[in-house]
Amino acid sequence: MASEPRPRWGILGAGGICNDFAVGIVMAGGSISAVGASSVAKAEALAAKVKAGQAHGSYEALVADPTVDVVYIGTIHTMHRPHALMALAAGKHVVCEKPLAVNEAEAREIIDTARAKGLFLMEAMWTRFFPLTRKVREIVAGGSLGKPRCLQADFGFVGPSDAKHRLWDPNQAGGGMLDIGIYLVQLATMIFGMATADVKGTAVLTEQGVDAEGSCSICWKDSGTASLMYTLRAVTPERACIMFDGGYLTIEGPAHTPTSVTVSRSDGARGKVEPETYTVPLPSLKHGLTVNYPCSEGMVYEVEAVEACLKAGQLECHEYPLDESLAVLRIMDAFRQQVGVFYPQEHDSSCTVS
Ligand SMILES: NC(=O)C1=CN([C@@H]2O[C@H](COP(=O)(O)OP(=O)(O)OC[C@H]3O[C@@H](n4cnc5c(N)ncnc54)[C@H](OP(=O)(O)O)[C@@H]3O)[C@@H](O)[C@H]2O)C=CC1
Ligand SMILES: O=C1OC[C@@H](O)[C@H](O)[C@H]1O
Repeated sequence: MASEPRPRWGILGAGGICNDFAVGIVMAGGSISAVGASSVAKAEALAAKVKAGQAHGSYEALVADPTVDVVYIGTIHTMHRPHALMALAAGKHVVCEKPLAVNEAEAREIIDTARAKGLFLMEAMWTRFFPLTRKVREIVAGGSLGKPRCLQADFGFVGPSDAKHRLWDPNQAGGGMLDIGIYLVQLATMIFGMATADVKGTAVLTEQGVDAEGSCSICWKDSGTASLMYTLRAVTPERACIMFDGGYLTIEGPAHTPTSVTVSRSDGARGKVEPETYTVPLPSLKHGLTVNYPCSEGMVYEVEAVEACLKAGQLECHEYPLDESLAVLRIMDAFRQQVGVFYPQEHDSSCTVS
C-alpha cells in the first residue's frame, strides 16, 4: 500500500535556528520544499545544505510557493507576528519559534487568525516532544509520587559579547525571559496547569532596558508554586526539580532538552528516598549535518510530532496547545510589567502588555 505523502515544509528565515530545525526535518526523513530568506544568497546557502528544492529571496515568495504546505518561522521574536500572519494569510499551516509572539495580545491575534482559517498553528516549544519530557508528564499524571507541590528550575548561559545581538536589543524584544525564561515557565504550566496564577518577579536590567537576569515566583493557590531563575550572565546547571508529597523528580541539565531524569521516591521515613534514573540519549546527527545550538539533534522529535498532527488533520497539538502558549505569555507579560521591561513596539501598537 502506498504511504501518504509527507507534508512539504517551507523554512522562513535562514538564521541559526532555521538551520537546526531544517536539520531536524532531514533527520526525520521529511521533505523541505523551499527556504525563504531576506536575501536569495542566504536562502540558497541553507537550501543547499538541507537539500531543499527551492530558494526564495523574500518571505513573501516563500509563503506564496504552492509546493509548501507548512511554514516554519525561525526569525527574531518581533517578526513572529507579521510572519505568522503572512503565512496564514497565504493559507499555510504554521509552526512558529518561541515565543509565539512578544506578548499575549499579539499571540491572540495569530491564534484567532489560524482558528478562523482552519489552519494548524503551534509554537515551536520543542522541549515538549523529548521522550523524557513525555516520561515526566506520564509520571506526574500517574500520581505515584503524589501531588506536585513545588518546582525549582534554572536556565543560564553567558550571553553574546556583541551588544547589538538580538538578545540585548529591546527593538528585537531581547532579554532573558522571552528567550530562555520561557522554558522554565512552560515547565511550570506543564506541571501546574493554565489557571491564572500570582506572579512575582525581580530582574537585573541592562542599560538598554532588557532583563539580563531574573527570578520569577509563581503561585497557583490551589496547586503549587514555582521558583524560576534565569540569567544571561552566568553558567547555571540548568536543572529542574519537581517536588511532590511522595518524593521528587530531577530533570538533569540541560532540562529543556532532557536526557536524564531521576525519580526519588520517599519510603515514608523523612530524609530517605529511593532513586531511579531514566536516560534517553540524544539522536545522532546524520552524516554531514551540523547544528548551531546545543542539543538541536532533538529537533527531530518536534518535526515528528507536527507531522503526526498534520497527518491526523489536527489544527493544534495537544502536547503544547495554543491556550498554553497564551498562558505562558500571560505570565511573562505580568513578569515584564513588574520588572519594567517594555519593548518599543508595545508603545505604538494596540498589542501592549496589559
Ligand atoms: N528552539 C530553540 O532551541 C531555539 C529557538 N530560537 C528562537 O529562534 C528565533 C531566532 O533565533 P536565532 O536563530 O538565534 O536568531 P538569528 O539571528 O540566527 O536568526 C534570526 C533571523 O531572523 C531574520 N530577521 C528578520 N528581521 C530581522 C532583523 N531586523 N534583524 C535580524 N534578523 C532579522 C533573519 O532572517 P534571514 O535569514 O531571512 O535574514 C535572521 O536570520 C528566536 O525567536 C529564538 O527565540 C533560537 C535559538 C534556539
Ligand atoms: O531557545 C533557545 O535555547 C537555547 C538558547 O541558547 C537560545 O538563546 C534560545 O533562543
